[in-house]
Amino acid sequence: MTLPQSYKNKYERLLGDEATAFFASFTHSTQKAYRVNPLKNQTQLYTTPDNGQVPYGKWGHFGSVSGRSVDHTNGVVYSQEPSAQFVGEVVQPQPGEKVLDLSAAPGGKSTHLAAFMQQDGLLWTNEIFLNRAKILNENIERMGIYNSIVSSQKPEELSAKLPQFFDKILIDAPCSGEGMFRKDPDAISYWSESYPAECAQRQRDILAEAVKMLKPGGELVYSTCTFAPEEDEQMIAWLLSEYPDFSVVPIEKVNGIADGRPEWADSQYVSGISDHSQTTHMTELKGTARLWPHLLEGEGHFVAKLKLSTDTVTSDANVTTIQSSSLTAQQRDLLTAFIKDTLIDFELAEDRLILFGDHVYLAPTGAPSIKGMRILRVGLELGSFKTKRFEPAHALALALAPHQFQQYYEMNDAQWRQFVHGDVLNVEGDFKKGWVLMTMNGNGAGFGKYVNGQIKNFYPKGLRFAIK
Ligand SMILES: C[S@@+](CC[C@H](N)C(=O)[O-])C[C@H]1O[C@@H](n2cnc3c(N)ncnc32)[C@H](O)[C@@H]1O
Repeated sequence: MTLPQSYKNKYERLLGDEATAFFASFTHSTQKAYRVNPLKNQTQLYTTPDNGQVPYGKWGHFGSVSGRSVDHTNGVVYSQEPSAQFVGEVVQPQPGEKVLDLSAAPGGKSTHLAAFMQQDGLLWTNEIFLNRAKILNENIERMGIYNSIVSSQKPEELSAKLPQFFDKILIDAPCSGEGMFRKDPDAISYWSESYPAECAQRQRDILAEAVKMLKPGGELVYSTCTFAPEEDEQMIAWLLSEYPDFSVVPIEKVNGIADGRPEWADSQYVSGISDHSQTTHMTELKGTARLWPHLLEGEGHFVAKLKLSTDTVTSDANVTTIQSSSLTAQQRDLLTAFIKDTLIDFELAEDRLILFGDHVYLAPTGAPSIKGMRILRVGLELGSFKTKRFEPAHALALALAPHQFQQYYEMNDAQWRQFVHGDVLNVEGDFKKGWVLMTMNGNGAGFGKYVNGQIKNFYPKGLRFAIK
């Protein structure tokens, strides 16, 4: 990999003796890792190798995930490089909180935050670009998360609707991606000396909207996957000067994670115009965290945690709660019959039922109004109303454990391959005609419908694949 000369000059100047080890790390191979999803009924891995624990957090393991494996398709694992796993650990949302992941696709951090929340509270996960938001939405579904609203909005559109609404906000900012050069060498082609400053302008715009959505006393976590001081320490210094009601919450450092560099908050020093930094006194910036590939097993990241004072002066923040939809009598009958015939211990909260066309969702508790927003998911998709029948959603199967459904069928390996390929399964057993939760390795994998010794396949057409 060839690094641009101006890039090398910059980090030689900033890192001094450490630069040799830093540049050498670009020649080392990347470490693949994943998180195990505690929201699933059964978290024993089927085939994914476990090459040891990632040193921070309880769910991270080294090893490579196959996108066509049982563990991946069942949402038992999420492939995420080790350093990126530290970000969710810093946010650590609690069950019951209202949490926003503002720039969330493809969903690595959101699915991690959901693991902490244990399906309790509201996880609002947003991605500005619709095509990327669709991937985020699929990942939320695959992981069986049902306390999440997935949207595709610009930050300013969200802040206009949700002032001072969230307890915690994560901004995993679009950045110059220097920390990903090793993993994705193509990213180098986007880099120029001025690129970090361009990214910083966009980051300030995003942060300015994010702060409007935080409750007094709330926490904001800002992260990037770049080493560029312009997007890291300088961004936090800017935030603190622009919004004095914020203070840095020091991040506890473990296993090679380094302090932030107060002196890098000085743009003149960073760009080489001045030999001495004017910002060495900003010692609170040491409380931010830098993950360097020459100091730990993982790619480059920067993380900062900030708290908004409880005394902050607030304007009127009037966010109305979501309005449930009125189902027709036929829809109500079909849904009630489905629940009674198939689900075990499931209480239908009618005040949280939301219709999108023929699709019915169960909104998370505490969800705000979503009127006028581009929403891809609001909580748990229960299913859709067809002419005179109800068809359960794939999302419901992925959120269910075998003991929560009247009829389930645990597939063997060959049957699972047939199932994800979309084939009809011939089965033996004492089944009633109707819906069957198809399970694999103890988790819901999709729905089937039993008729005369056969299970008709409802694995979504767009997700089907063949394994040779
Ligand atoms: C670093 S990535 C997020 C990765 C994600 N958090 C994860 O862990 O999977 C940054 C995201 O910000 C989005 N983005 C780009 N421009 C944006 C903007 N102006 N406002 C908000 N988000 C933006 C990108 O599309 C991208 O998905």
